[in-house]
Amino acid sequence: MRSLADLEQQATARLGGPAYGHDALISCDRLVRIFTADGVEVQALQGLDLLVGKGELMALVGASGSGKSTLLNILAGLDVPTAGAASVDGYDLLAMDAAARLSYRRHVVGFVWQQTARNLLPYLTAAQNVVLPMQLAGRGGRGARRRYSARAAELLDMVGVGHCRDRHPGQMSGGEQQRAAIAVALANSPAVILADEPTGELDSATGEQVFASFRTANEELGTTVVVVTHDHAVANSVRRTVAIRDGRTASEVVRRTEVDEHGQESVVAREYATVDRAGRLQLPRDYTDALDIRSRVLLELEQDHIGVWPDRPEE
Ligand SMILES: Nc1ncnc2c1ncn2[C@@H]1O[C@H](COP(=O)(O)OP(=O)(O)OP(=O)(O)O)[C@@H](O)[C@H]1O
Repeated sequence: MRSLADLEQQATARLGGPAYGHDALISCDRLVRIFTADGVEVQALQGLDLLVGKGELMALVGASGSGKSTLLNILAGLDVPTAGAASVDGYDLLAMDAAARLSYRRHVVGFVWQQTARNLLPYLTAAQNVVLPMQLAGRGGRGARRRYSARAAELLDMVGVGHCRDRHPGQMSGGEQQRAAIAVALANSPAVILADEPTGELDSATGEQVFASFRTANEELGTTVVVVTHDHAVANSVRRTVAIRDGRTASEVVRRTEVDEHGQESVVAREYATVDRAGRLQLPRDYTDALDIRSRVLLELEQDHIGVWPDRPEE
């Protein structure tokens, strides 16, 4: 059994280890975003830490106003944090100049928004919508047109809407439009796709089909996918769901498939509380309510766990 001295030694040794997030595709370190509107400050992100591995398909959930869209806009390169550090695929999101930001948005990230109309240009066909980002990225050269249109057809087929190739968005259902939007987001082979409530305007069956297209992109192309969602079906079908509360990551659910001795597969979900870089931990509200925990708790370091007790007056 390890002694407390051993544990302390281990903790000290860790201080000299690799930097936080060194092997993550997305790394947010104590991210802060403060908005000022009419002289009033809103702290949308209050020291948020998040790491996302290359090739992950994960969901972000949280109450309205908890900071999910603010985070996604920062990761999309559309907004800049007030403080902290954030990087995606080696790009430092606080230090990019205008040219780097444009290149980042064209080549590193793809987005899918909730409003179907925001994702596609109405006067272009689905295939033309997919070709557009490739043209804008401007690699061009001989045979580019044929190459672009072949890639557009391939991507539309992959997400299951090859039949909509020559249709305008107005001639497609909401689900078909969102799937075409995924093909548009994939056009320049981004490292990551960010999606803000992509199934929010769809019924549940259509939402499932759209989510299946994200999964296909993730599995077939290895694209990392981060989806902000209120949709329980989506949140429950990914390996990792991170919950944001009051501008910080609060907890996460990790799911893995287990096979029993009869070969029967089942998904086991475990919920973890996040410990941030400053050592802060948010206790779930139902736990603090159940034990009437208010301003402080008693802590005790044991060999393999930390005891947390409500602060009761001494008898
Ligand atoms: N441009 C802005 N100016 C001022 N305040 C803002 C701005 N954008 C967001 N906020 C505020 O920041 C906080 C976080 O907002 P955000 O949109 O990130 O939350 P959310 O978790 O995405 O919510 P929802 O699920 O409703 O979309 C909210 O209090 C919001 O009012």
